Amino acid sequence: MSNEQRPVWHKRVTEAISADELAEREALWVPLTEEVRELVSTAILSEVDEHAVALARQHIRAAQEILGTKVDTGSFGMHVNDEGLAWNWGNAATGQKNAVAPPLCQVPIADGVRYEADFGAGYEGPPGCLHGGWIALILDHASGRAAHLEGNGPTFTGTLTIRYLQPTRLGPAVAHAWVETRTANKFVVRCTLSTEDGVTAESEGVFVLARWARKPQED
Ligand SMILES: CCCCCCCCCCCC(=O)SCCNC(=O)CCNC(=O)[C@H](O)C(C)(C)COP(=O)(O)OP(=O)(O)OC[C@H]1O[C@@H](n2cnc3c(N)ncnc32)[C@H](O)[C@@H]1OP(=O)(O)O
Repeated sequence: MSNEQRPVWHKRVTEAISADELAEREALWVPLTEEVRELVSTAILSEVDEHAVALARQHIRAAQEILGTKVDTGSFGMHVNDEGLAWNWGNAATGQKNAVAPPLCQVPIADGVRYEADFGAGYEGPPGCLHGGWIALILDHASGRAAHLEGNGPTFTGTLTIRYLQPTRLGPAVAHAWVETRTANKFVVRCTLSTEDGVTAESEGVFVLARWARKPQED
């Protein structure tokens, strides 16, 4: 695939970095992401007084200033090196540098894709339960990933139909997605989200291998 074929919005950054250096960089940033995520949760649940809130805000502004002395613009995009590694650490579902992303952890399985996560206070919708929008994101991402692995290229959600079966309580949850059928560039993917209460939501989605990523004979 050449740069000319990629749409203008597809930000791609090529970096001269080895796999070892990338692992070191990941080890540097992931703890920061986890701490920012924890900060969000603590801010929701904190009951400290106004002086403590003012002091915390000072520290947060100081941290922002330090991090802001050197920043990229726009979005993180897709970074690649010449060994074929690709990393999209800004991704809203799994990005290593994205504290907004739920802490989804991909677990290798033979049949499709499995993600595990422990959802805390920052993901609440109905009191004590996971917000339906986050449920949609998890089902979407896990399904997209399953299609991506099978299609060996970027697959986009065309249609996603979700059935919310019962409230998804905050706490540990597991998503399992698998490709049910594939026809040319189109994948029908099913996904379930489960907690200790059983399956709480399920989806069926049509995912399409992007036109600009298809080999000529696949179009
Ligand atoms: C390290 C990295 C890891 C990365 C791992 C990342 C996983 C991330 C997963 C997240 C997924 C997202 O959120 S993606 C973001 C949300 N989605 C989007 O923004 C998509 C916006 N829509 C589009 O870009 C487009 O409409 C597409 C790509 C969906 C389809 O356009 P197209 O490529 O021109 O499709 P086309 O050739 O005409 O059709 C191919 C086949 O798909 C069918 N089809 C076309 N559109 C749809 C549709 N909306 N719903 C159902 N089916 C459709 C057609 O009928 C046809 O079926 P037939 O005739 O062959 O039977």
